[in-house]
Order: sequence, then C-alpha cells, then structure tokens
Amino acid sequence: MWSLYHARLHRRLKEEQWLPQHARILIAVSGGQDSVCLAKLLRDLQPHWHWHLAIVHCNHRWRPDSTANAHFVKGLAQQWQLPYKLVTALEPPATEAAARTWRYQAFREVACALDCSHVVTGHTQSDRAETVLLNLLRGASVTGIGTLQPVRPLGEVQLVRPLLDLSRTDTAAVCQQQRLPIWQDTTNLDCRYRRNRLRQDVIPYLREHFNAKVETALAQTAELLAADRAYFAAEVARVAPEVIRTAPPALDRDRLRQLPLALQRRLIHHFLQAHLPGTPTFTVVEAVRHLLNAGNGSQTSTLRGGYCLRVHGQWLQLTAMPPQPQSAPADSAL
Ligand SMILES: Nc1ncnc2c1ncn2[C@@H]1O[C@H](COP(=O)(O)OP(=O)(O)OP(=O)(O)O)[C@@H](O)[C@H]1O
Repeated sequence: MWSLYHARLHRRLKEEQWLPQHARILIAVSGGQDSVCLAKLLRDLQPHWHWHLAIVHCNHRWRPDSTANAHFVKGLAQQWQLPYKLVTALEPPATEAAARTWRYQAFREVACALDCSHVVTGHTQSDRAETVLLNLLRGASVTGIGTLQPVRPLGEVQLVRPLLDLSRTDTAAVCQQQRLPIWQDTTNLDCRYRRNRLRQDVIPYLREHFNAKVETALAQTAELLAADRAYFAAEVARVAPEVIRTAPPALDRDRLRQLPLALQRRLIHHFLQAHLPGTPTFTVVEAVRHLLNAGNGSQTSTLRGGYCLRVHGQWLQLTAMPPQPQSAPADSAL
C-alpha cells in the first residue's frame, strides 16, 4: 500500500525527472534503514514508472558479520524479485575514504555491466545536514560546504539521491510502517567516527537547544550554497582566460585587483590547483593575494612542488625554487 512517503517521492520524481520512465536503475543497498527504505519505495513505484531495477551491495569485509549483512540484502532482493549483485573487496579498505572510493567504483562497474543508466543511493536530509556541519568544522568554503547534491555524474552513469528531502526519522517511519527488516551496522554506533558523534550527540543537542528543525535548516543551507557554488564556478570559468596566462603560468595582478575579493580568491585557488600538487589551503591563497599590491621581486615562500609565486610587474609568475633539502615546504603543516 502507498503511504504519504510514496506519494511524496512520486511527486518529486515527476517534478525533477531524475529517474525517467523505463530507466534501468541500480539501487545501492547497505541494508541500513535509509537504503532499505529507498529500495522499497522504488519497488512500489516501479509499476508506474516501468523502471528496470536491480540491487547492488558492497561487502567491505570490515566486520565479522559482513557476509551475513550481504546475505541479508540478497534476501531482500529475492523477496522483491530484483536482480542482486554482490561486490566483495579483495582486501578490506584501509580508511573510510578508501572504502568510499572503492564503493563508488564498484557501483559504476556494476551499473555498466547491467546496462544501468542510473545508480541511486539512500542519502537523506540528515546525511546532508551532517555533511554541512563536518565541512564547516574543517573550514571549507562555499564550494566545500554545498556538497551532497541530488544528481551528479558517476562516470558514464548518473548518481541520484532521491531521498534528500526525507530525514532519518522519516526513513525509520517508512521501515516501521512497511514492516521492513533492517540490518543494524554496529560501526554506526562507534563514536570514534566523527560522523557518528555528530549523529548521536551533536545534532540531537542542536535540535533540543537551538533549532527543532536543525536538519532541515542545514539542508537548506546546503541547497543555497550549491547554487552559489554553481554560480562561482561559472564566473571563474568566464573570467579565468582574462586573468590567467598559461605560458609561462602567471596571474594578471592588474586584472585581479579589479575583481571582487570572492572571485580573487577563487581564481587564485583555481590557478594553484592547476599547477601545484594537492589542494591549496586558505593560508596559501591569502599569501598569494597579498602579493597583488607588493613590490617587484616580492614572492611567496616555497609552496608544494617546489614553486613560488613572484611579482614581475603586472604578473604574478609561477617560478621554480632552487632545491632546499633542509627546509620543509612552507604549507606542509597546513
Ligand atoms: N556497503 C554498501 N553497499 C551498497 N550500498 C551502500 C553501502 N554503503 C553505503 N551504501 C549506499 O550509500 C548510501 C549512504 O551510505 P553512508 O552514509 O553509509 O555512506 P557515506 O560513506 O556517508 O556515503 P558518501 O560517501 O556518498 O557520503 C546508502 O544509503 C546506500 O545507498
């Protein structure tokens, strides 16, 4: 039976056309409440949309119950009569980040093998709120905070997150209403992971003492920032050819000085990212920006890759520094 949540998702999908009729869709199911909820809602909407659905589960081999977890998801797929694909890691990934990279690569490969045009994940508004907070705490810019979008390319397929309007409370309600079994991932309770601490301690505290709808508020912030991010990316692409000289690589100080601070920083960041290893830090971007009004011959300290930026009249030129075996790169501790 359809619930209000079915109707909400159906309406949203009609508005946004994220998952067109007859699409071949791969559902990433961990076994937790969010992805089980997603799979059930899509399964119930399937007759209206004529989708071809399949389920993928990734076994990271992290926990003693990983194989049982994979079996659990297989059981759901059988119950819903959906094709099921299991991908098992050869070696357990060393970090959360490595696991994520491996998982998305696996989604992509399985999608291609099954000829799917879309991969869907069960990310919710709660995940989005947590991502905003985590990124804020590490000092990210607009570009870094407004992540976790409903649609993004994943190689040749589209990655879609249809549940970004639902909170974790909502997905729990769906699972309860529909009497869906859920796999309890014991690592979700481990507060050594920062996201779990946010989920268990910080967000409930903020909800109680600051804003009863804190997750909605933070998800709205993410939505607003995503639009700002798209705008700035377009502006950087438009202005970059006027400001950046490619050979030899340099920034036009006269032109940069005329631009708003927000664009100055982004163009410098864009330039450094293109020419130096790693991600430029705020401190390095600011050090470069301070050279916009500095005298001829002024320069930054040695940056990653053994370069500096040096003032040559109108230009801020990327210059190779002589090797300095004794001293660490100036931004290495950042
Ligand atoms: N082991 C898995 N197998 C299949 N799908 C998974 C697995 N783990 C996570 N997913 C998918 O990813 C969604 C988000 O899961 P989770 O929040 O645990 O991952 P995350 O690492 O925070 O994701 P992201 O890196 O995209 O933010 C799940 O709802 C599910 O759709």
